[in-house]
Amino acid sequence: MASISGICYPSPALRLRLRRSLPILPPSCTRHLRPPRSIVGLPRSSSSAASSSAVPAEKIKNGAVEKDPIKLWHRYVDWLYQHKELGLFLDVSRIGFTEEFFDKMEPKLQKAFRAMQDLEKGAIANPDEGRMVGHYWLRNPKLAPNSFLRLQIENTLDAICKFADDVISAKIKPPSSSAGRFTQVLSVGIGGSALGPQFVSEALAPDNPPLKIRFIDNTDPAGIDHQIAQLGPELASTLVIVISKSGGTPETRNGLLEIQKAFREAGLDFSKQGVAITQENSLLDNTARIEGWLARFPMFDWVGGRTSEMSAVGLLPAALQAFISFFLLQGIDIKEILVGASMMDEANRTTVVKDNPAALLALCWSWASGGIGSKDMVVLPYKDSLLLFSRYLQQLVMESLGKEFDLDGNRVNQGLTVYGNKGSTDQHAYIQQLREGVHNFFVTFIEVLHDRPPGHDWELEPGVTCGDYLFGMLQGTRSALYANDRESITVTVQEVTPRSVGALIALYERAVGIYACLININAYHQPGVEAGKKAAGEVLALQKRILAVLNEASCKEPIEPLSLEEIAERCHVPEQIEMIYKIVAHLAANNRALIAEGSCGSPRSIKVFLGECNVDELYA
Ligand SMILES: O=P(O)(O)OC[C@H]1O[C@](O)(CO)[C@@H](O)[C@@H]1O
Repeated sequence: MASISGICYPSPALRLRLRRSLPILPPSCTRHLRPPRSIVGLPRSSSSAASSSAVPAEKIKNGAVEKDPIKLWHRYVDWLYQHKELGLFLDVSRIGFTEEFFDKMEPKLQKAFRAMQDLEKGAIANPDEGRMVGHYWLRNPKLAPNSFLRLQIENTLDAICKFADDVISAKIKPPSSSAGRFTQVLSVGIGGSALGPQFVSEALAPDNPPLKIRFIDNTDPAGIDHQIAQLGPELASTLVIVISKSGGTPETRNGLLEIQKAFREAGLDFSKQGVAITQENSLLDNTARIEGWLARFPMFDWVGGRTSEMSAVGLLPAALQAFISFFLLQGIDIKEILVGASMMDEANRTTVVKDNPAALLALCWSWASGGIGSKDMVVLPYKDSLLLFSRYLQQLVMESLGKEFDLDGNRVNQGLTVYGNKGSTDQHAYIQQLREGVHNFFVTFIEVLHDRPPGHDWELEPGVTCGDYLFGMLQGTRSALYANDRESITVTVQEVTPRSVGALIALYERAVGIYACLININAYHQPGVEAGKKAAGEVLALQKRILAVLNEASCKEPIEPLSLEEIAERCHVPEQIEMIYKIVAHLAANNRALIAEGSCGSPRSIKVFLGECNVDELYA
């Protein structure tokens, strides 16, 4: 038996014998218990377990958590939430909220349920923007407040399915590719117009899909070049989907312009391979219509970017990652995503808090972060394919909850910080700090019970598979953190399937909605992002003025190199000298301005001019 670092590797023959003699009980066998409806949400007298497991308030002083293993076990069983049909469990036992806390939150949660009911009925739940919030209708169009909206949703879904089928079956094909069909999808979009499609693709795309998807989600020219270079000659068989709700996001526009340039240089007609997903009559929509792009799909006013995974934004890219093999749909089944989300939404409509998984999450977040975001949410999926879930949740949670003012106009500076990658990988990165360092977080473990497709498993040491290690790492980390008073939630699904992914998205969308009600903020606008966008626009406007000033000085005979002070003075913005320095340094680094004297390390010494004088611009 070989041994490396204390791990034993038995011979294959011995492994086989051991495998036969040591049947492993699937972890799921321990999970068929339906928790008694007890403690809260029902009359106290209905539960005998309640009294034994309720955590006494005096045990929870100053954040100290219950440690008695038997009491913890009862707490686990009493609070375990199970969605039978979805095979989803939620364990909140390692969040130490007390009965008193629950009692205090119950009326607030009931108020939140009423607000969510109103929202689903079409109330203007986003008052700052005067908009309805309708992402729940996308997976259950019958809920839409009128038949016009219902038809819009249903017709769009039909159009998505038809277009995806036609592309996959090569009924729709690229005009000048020898492949005779599309082989690649390039999705251009940012924020909510990228994160959902990226997460779903990473989670669910088949290993070798007939249409491979890649993303441009930034205005980084090197990143864009990298994608185009990787496409190489396959640009001719690339379906480009440009996604932007507003149709005017600069990063997305730049991605589009860059890719259109690549098409021109390759002698290809972009319009025959371009698809737009955007609001009707947006800049992007009008461009696509006027240029006669291959297809256009609508994005609805009442769906926010970060909750748009189940609109055309998420569904079209996902649908293109499916294919038929032996008469069976392989890859991503978008209808299953919708079913999973719809089932989860239904579960989240109950007003019995203990039976409402989204409410339980919101309750835990309130307890763990004091309802003011005092602790961060570390999301740790123990499954590689869910790697991007934490990134997806980062936008969903932080763009929704990170607000300066509440709905009554009080300054509250709310939020809930989300980060994480995956377990057990992060064990070897930052878990050290989580276990022993600054105590400013709670963890959400995402557990997937099925390790591998049946028939593929094997024991890499007696009685233990690779997946058992992953399971052990999760359980070990959960226990080790809890032993040091670090609280955690565990969400468990059987498998990563379109249905469970839909359910996970819906679970967190609703938890965010409920939590936003608890802290009285508008979860559906993002005024803070606008400030950054506006400031970026001002920087670019200043750059244009600097270039004009430099151009004028560089057209003189002899050329007149300018100091930063001189540029600032001629631009009439002396207070902007630092920004002018940064712009000049960036232009110089990209050979668009030349430094005549000094160096960027000593800003006061710099004198700048342009390599070429543009006389036309002088007289423009
Ligand atoms: O889909 P759009 O309009 O291009 O916006 C992209 C993203 O930009 C934001 O407006 C701000 O980051 C997000 O809410 C949105 O998902």
